[in-house]
Amino acid sequence: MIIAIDGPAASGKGTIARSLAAHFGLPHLDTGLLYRAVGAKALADHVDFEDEAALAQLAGALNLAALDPEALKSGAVGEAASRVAVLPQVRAKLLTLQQDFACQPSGAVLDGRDIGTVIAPEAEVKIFVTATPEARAERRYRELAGRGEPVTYEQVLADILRRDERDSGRASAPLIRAADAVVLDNTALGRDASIARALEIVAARTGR
Ligand SMILES: Nc1ncnc2c1ncn2[C@@H]1O[C@H](COP(=O)(O)OP(=O)(O)OP(=O)(O)O)[C@@H](O)[C@H]1O
Ligand SMILES: Nc1ccn([C@@H]2O[C@H](COP(=O)(O)O)[C@@H](O)[C@H]2O)c(=O)n1
Repeated sequence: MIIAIDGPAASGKGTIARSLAAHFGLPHLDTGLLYRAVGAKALADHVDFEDEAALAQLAGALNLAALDPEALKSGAVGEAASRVAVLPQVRAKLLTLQQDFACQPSGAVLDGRDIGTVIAPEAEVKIFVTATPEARAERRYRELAGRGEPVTYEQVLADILRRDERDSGRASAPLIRAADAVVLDNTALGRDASIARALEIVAARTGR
């Protein structure tokens, strides 16, 4: 079984994806980490964000096993990720890796922006997770502030709105709900209720 989970920044995709993966005993890939790793490397190496070929080279050299999620969670890296994610050559370099992960015999859970539309259009279950920008900003603000980042709620909301516009407006694999995805709006749902709703969606689609 392939479960594809897409949605905008800080909607709770990863929280749901990790929980479904544990529940069904499936491997999980947070595909945002791939773009974050490219963005972080570009920042560290002072690569010009207009230099698509150089950024694609970084994407091609990515080692999935060496990713350190904790080191990639900052707001600055998230912003860099969304800038490199606009570039078709970068996306092309990361395509096979994600498709191979989705197609392993065990099945898999992937979360990102284009899983149900581009990476695994054949997925049995597609969930589009969303919440208002204000609810998402509040969640991300708490997360970043909890990690000691000196941010304000207003800055995080502005970042979320900019990311939404860039991710949805780009020409290459934009953030968009797949026609056969079920929308899960968790604005008014806590973590547990959001996960419970996702489990209901899987059950309705697959009987599992
Ligand atoms: N339903 C919920 N209610 C409140 N907080 C939530 C809910 N779901 C997740 N969170 C919290 O919101 C933050 C963002 O969640 P998560 O990382 O799962 O989102 P995401 O969509 O994967 O984010 P991104 O892909 O942009 O990094 C986390 O701190 C998480 O604990
Ligand atoms: N399938 C994906 C996943 C992510 N992106 C881009 O990466 C940025 C960071 O992702 P997070 O999920 O960690 O917030 C995101 O803003 C997207 O621009 C993508 O394009 N496709």
